[in-house]
Amino acid sequence: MEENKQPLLSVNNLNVAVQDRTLINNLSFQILPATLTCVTGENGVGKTTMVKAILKNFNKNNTVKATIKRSQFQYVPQFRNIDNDYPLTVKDFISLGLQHSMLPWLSRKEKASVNKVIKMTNLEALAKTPLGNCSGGEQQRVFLAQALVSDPKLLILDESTASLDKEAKFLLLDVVKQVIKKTHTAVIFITHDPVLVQTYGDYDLNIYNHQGTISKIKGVK
Ligand SMILES: Nc1ncnc2c1ncn2[C@@H]1O[C@H](COP(=O)(O)OP(=O)(O)OP(=O)(O)O)[C@@H](O)[C@H]1O
Repeated sequence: MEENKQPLLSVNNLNVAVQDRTLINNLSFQILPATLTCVTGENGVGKTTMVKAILKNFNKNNTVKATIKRSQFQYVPQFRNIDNDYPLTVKDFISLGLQHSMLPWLSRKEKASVNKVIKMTNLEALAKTPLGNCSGGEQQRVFLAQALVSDPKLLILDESTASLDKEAKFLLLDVVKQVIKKTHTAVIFITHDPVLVQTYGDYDLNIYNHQGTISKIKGVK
């Protein structure tokens, strides 16, 4: 890891278990700003449960130490049930991600944040479209945009590309890389797709046999 950057997140000897079953033993790793860390491993090894354990232990003890506040940490879940009749427009749905809104309407600053994120995620043409009318790939970009509107410093994407075709996967990850470049947000991306890991990842945190090993992706400086 580059020594001149302070980690945003340090995980130290984290043990992950469900009920009486150990999933991961003594996991330690760090996340630097402006990096994309892929979390890989077979179905059921505990990737999602690990992320939940990080959220649960966030700055509560030495196991998960962060230099950011919990509110600067966003999680985009694997599944959301959006049916075809879902009435909110893309823009309204993204606005739900604003954290400090006290009024029933948006302030000028909040409107500017929403518009900035819509631009960053290439959703301008869809802003007034009901979310239920968007394709799966477009909806994933909207979920990403909703998480970004609160200006997170650390973002977790839980298999956001799982149901997308090749083109939509690359489109989404291109947007994620642009966001990282512009905002220096760190991204943890849970994925089963080795091509995406090699194309976009900076680090691979591989979970295997209850152990986690983090390595730099080849070719990344
Ligand atoms: N609340 C729970 N109670 C009991 N078992 C659970 C619970 N949550 C998860 N598990 C089990 O823990 C294991 C790890 O689940 P998890 O979803 O973390 O795996 P994963 O690596 O993210 O899998 P996938 O790649 O398939 O999404 C699975 O066997 C799952 O059934």
